[in-house]
Amino acid sequence: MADDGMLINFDLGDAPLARKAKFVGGTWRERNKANRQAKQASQTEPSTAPAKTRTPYDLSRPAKRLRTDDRAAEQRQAKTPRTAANSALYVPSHAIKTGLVSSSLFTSNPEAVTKFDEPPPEAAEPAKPSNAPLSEEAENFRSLGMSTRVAQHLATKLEMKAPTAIQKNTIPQLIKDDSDAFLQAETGSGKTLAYLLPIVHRIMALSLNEDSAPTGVKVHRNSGLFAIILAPTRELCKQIAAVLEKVLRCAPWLVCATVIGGESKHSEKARLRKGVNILIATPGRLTDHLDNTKVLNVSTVRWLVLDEGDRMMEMGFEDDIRTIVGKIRADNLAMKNEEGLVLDKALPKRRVTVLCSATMKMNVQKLGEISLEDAIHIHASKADMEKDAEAGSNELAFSAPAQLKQSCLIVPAKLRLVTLIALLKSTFARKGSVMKAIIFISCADSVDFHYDILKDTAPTEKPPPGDSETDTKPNPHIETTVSPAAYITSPANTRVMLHKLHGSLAQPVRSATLKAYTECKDPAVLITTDISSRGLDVPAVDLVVEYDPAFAVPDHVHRIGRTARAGRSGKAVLFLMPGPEEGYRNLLSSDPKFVPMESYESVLQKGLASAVSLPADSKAPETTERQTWTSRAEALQLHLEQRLLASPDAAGDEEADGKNKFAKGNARNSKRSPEKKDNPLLISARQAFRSHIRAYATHVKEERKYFNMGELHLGHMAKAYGLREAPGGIGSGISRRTHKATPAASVGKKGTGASSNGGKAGGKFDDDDFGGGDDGEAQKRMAAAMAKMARSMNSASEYNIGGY
Ligand SMILES: Nc1ncnc2c1ncn2[C@@H]1O[C@H](COP(=O)(O)OP(=O)(O)OP(=O)(O)O)[C@@H](O)[C@H]1O
Repeated sequence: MADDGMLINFDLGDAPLARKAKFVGGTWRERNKANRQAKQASQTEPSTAPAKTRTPYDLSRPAKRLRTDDRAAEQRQAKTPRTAANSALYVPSHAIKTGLVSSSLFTSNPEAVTKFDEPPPEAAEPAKPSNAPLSEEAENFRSLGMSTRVAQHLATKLEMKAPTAIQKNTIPQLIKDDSDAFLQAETGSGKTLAYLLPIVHRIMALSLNEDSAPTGVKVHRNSGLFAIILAPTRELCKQIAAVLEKVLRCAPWLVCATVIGGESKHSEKARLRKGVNILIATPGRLTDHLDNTKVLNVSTVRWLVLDEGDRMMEMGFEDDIRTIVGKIRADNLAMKNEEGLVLDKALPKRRVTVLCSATMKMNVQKLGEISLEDAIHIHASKADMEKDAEAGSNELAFSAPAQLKQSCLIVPAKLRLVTLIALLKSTFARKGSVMKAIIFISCADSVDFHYDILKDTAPTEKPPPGDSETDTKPNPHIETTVSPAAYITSPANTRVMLHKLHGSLAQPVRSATLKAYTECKDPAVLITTDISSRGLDVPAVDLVVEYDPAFAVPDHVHRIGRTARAGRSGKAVLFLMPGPEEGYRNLLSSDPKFVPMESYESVLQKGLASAVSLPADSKAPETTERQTWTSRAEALQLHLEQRLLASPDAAGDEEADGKNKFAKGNARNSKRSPEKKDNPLLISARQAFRSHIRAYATHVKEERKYFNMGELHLGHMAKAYGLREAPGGIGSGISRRTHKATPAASVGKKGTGASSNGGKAGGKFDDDDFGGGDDGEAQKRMAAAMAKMARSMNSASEYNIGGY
C-alpha cells in the first residue's frame, strides 16, 4: 500500500486500527516484551501514543477520530436540527457502519516539478486579435469582387462589413480562378464564409450580372446541384447550412439542404427530388445516397468542399471521400461527353476542390492526393505562410488566436473534481463576466457523471427553453441534458444552466441540447466530448476548460478555438497532473510562458473563498463562512463522496428504478444479487472512472510519454470521481499498458454503450474516442471497419462510431 490515497478503498471494520510498531535489535525476548507492552498500551490508551511514532500513513488517529466524531455527530444530528454552525461534515450512518474512511484531500499528493509562473503583469498590453475582421476602411466585400447585392446583404443583414484576413485572401482567388485550394487559418477566422461566398457569388452570377441585372438565364432549385460541402459531424453540417441559409436570403431562388446521419433518409430523398443547388453532407450519408438515391445527380457539381478535412481522415472517411470524388469525376466527364455544361459560363470550367482546416497534418496531404490537383495553399497572413514553410511538411503547423489567454493548471488527481468546481464557481462569481463555458472531457461516460454530479436536484421552477422563444412547454429532448447547476452558482448568478453533449445521445437530443446552450440567456456550461471540438461556433463562449487533455495536439487547438472567435477575447484552462503530464506544456508551445502554469491552490482559494451552495435535496449543511478554503474543499469532497454512498432511495429518481442505462449495465455485469440496488450516481461514477482510464490509454503515440498509464495513480484518480472503492474493484480489467484497441473490442464497447466486453473494464467511449487513439494501420483498419459497420447498420450515427 503506497499511501493513504489507497486506504479509501478498504473496509476497515470495527476493530480499532493501529499500525503495528516493529521493533528491531536486542534479543528475541526483549523484542517480544516490547511488542507485548506496545499492544497493551494501544488497547488501553490509544490516544496517549506519542505523536512521533505515527507515520504519515498512520491510520489509527483519523479512522478512530472520524468514527467516534461521526457517531457523536449522528447522535447530535438526531437531537438537534442541523445548522451550518453545528456540523460542517455530515456522514451518513451507513458510511459509519461500513467503516469507509476517506483519505485526506491534501496529503500524499505528488508535487509539481515545474516552477509556477508569475502571473503576467497587469499592465501588459493585451494581444491584438489575430482572427478579427479587418478594418472597414481597408477592405470590404465589394472590393474583393463580390456583387453589390451580396456585399450589401452581408453589411445590412449579417452585420459583416469587412472581411477577415482569410476571406480577403480566399474570395478573389476562388471567384477568378478555378484552381483547387487548401485554406488554412486559425480557428474562428471565418473560413466558412471564405469558401461559401465565392460559391454563392458565382452561382448567382449565372442569373444576375455585376449590377444585379438579369442575364436572361433562369436558375432555380432544379437547375442542378452545383456544390457539395462535406463536414465530419452532423452539428457542423447543420451549422454550415444555417450560415448558408442566411447568405442565400439575398438569392431566394437558390436552395441548400443537408444530408446527415440520424435524420430520416426518406425526407432527405424527398428534398433531393425537389431539387437542391448546394448540398451539405456528412461523407457516410452522402455515400449512402449516392449508392441508393437515383435522383441524386452529381454530374453538375462544380465545387467539392472538404471542411475539417483532417478530421474526416482521422474518422476513417477516406474510402467514402474516394467514392464521392470518383463518382463526381465520372459523372462530370459523362455529362461533358454527352452535351457539355450549358451553365458553365460563370461556373468553374473544372470541378474545384477546396480543403479547409485550422490544423494541417500528414493525413491532410493524403486527402490532397485523393482530391486536389495543383492546389493553391491559402493562409490568413504572410507570417502564417512563413511559419508553415519553416515548419516543413512533416511538422504540425498551427497556432491559437493571439488574443486567446491560455493557462494550465497542475492539479493532483485527488483534487481534480473540487478544483473544477472551484474554478467554475469563481468563473461565475460576477454577473455578466462570463456567459458561456465549455468543459471538454475524454469520454461520454465521464460527461454523464460530471453532468449528474454537478446538476441541481431541485425541480426547476422555470422549464429549460423549448424550441422557440415563445415555447413555454419543456422540451422533452433536453429533459436529461439541460439542468440548473448546483455548487457553481453564486449570489450574483443564482442560476447557471448545465448542458451535456456527446455522441451517444440521440440526434434530436444532440440538436436540441446544442440549441438550448447556444440560445441560453442565463450563464451556461456545456460538458462535452470532442464532438464539440470542431467547427462549433457559439460566439459567446468565454472560457474553455480542458478537464481531460485532448488526445492529440491538433484536437487541443480546435477545442480551445471554441472561444476567442472572430476577434473576441477568450480564456482556455488545461488541467494537467503533476509528473510527466507537466512536460505536455512544452509540446503546446515552444515558448512555455505562452501557456503559463497556475497553482491549483490559488484556484481553490479563490473559488472556495465563499460558501458553496449544495444541491437542493442535499442532507449536508452548506459549507460555512467560517471555514478555511482547505476545510471547505475537504467538506465539499466528503459531501460529493457521500452523495455516491447515499442509498438509491435517497438518491431517489427514476434512475434508481432501473431506467438508467448505467443501472441496467450494472445489473447485467454485477455478481451481486440484482435486487441489491446501488445509487445510480455511484454506478455512473464507476462507469465513468473505467472509461476515463481506458480513454487515458488512447493518447497518440508521440504524446504517451506525457500521458503514461504506468504513472497514473488509480486510487487518487478514483477520488476525482467521488469513489472510495478499491481500484482493483472498480478498475478491474484495466491494463496499465497502453495497447492498441482491437476493432472487435472497440465495436463491442461502442455498440453497447456499456461494459459488454466480458466483465472487463467496459464503458461507453464517445464518437471521437478513436480519433486520436492509436496510430498506423490498426487504427485505420479499426476506423474503416467501424465506418463500414455504421453504413451497414444504416441507422448508425454518422458521428457515433469512429467512422460514421
Ligand atoms: N467578415 C466577418 N465579420 C464579422 N464576423 C465574421 C466574419 N466572418 C466570419 N465571422 C464570424 O466569425 C465566427 C467564426 O467563423 P467560422 O465559424 O467560419 O470560423 P472558422 O475559421 O471556420 O473556425 P473553425 O476553424 O473553428 O471552424 C462566426 O461567428 C462568424 O459569424
